[in-house]
Amino acid sequence: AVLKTEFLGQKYENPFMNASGVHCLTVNELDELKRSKAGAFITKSATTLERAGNPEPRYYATALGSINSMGLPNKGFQYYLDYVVDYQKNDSDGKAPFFSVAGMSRDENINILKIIQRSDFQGVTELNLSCPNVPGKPQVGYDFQMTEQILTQVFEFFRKPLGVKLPPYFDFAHFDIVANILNKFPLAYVNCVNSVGNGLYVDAASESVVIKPKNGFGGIGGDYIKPTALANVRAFYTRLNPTIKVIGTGGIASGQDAFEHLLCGATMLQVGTALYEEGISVFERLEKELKEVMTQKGYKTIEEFRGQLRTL
Ligand SMILES: O=C(O)c1[nH]c(=O)[nH]c(=O)c1Cl
Repeated sequence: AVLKTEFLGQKYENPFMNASGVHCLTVNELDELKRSKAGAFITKSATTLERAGNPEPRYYATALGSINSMGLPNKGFQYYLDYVVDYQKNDSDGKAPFFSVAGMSRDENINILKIIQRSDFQGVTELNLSCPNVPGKPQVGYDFQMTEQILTQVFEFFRKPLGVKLPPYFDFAHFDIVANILNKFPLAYVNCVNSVGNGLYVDAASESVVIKPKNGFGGIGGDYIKPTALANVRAFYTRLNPTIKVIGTGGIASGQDAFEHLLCGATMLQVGTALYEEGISVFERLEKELKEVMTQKGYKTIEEFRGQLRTL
């Protein structure tokens, strides 16, 4: 079995990459991803200026996943723009990291995207519409009008490949409304899903929350959210124009999890909690396990089964 994957005209060895925010804050972490078995990689969502993020502890892992309220810590978008443009100059393998943008306002998003449009960066940009952890900032992805307004403004000037990172939706009416909006735009992809926002993990022994920001509320990732992630991948895969691809994120910790996301229609697969907990070697394990699953089922390539989820 081979995992080779074509995405936005680029050929990758495999569909695996990090989820933005995990193992991608610094040049060192990005270089480790570049040297790893990951097929592709993406930068931490960037704001105009460097941000320290929320007070710690702001991440906690359990047997079933994780809770985080990082608060958009990042080195500022110029740091990441320098990295991706430098990557393009030196490693002309066409596999520059995807560039994640998470402005704190519509104007900030527009300003950053204008600079990216004017820059030498020729790779893929991911507009994060779903950060759940900045106090006082609602997730754009849950404001349907705002989402449509931002995309309308962006596509007046942005001509490079653009994807959007979406929050999870939980209602068929919302799948329909959001898909109808997204189908109006020449999007390269949607990335489903970001963490399930504002969950609460309670430690019964200490009778306490486990992260400091927002009285313990934070985005939930890992095994907890796989059914939600698969539902969003499938819902948008079946609703969007086939020109808009789907990246699957959420609960991928094994080859089987990866297979399930591909079966629902995903093309690239992003790994968050499992990468945070296991480190960079997770990509080697996931590739081995996905190949095993495919071999057991008699599949040679991913194209043979992508999106072919059966119903009863
Ligand atoms: O707190 C964060 O930095 C964060 N955490 C998440 O789980 N998703 C996001 O998009 C962001 Cl931006």
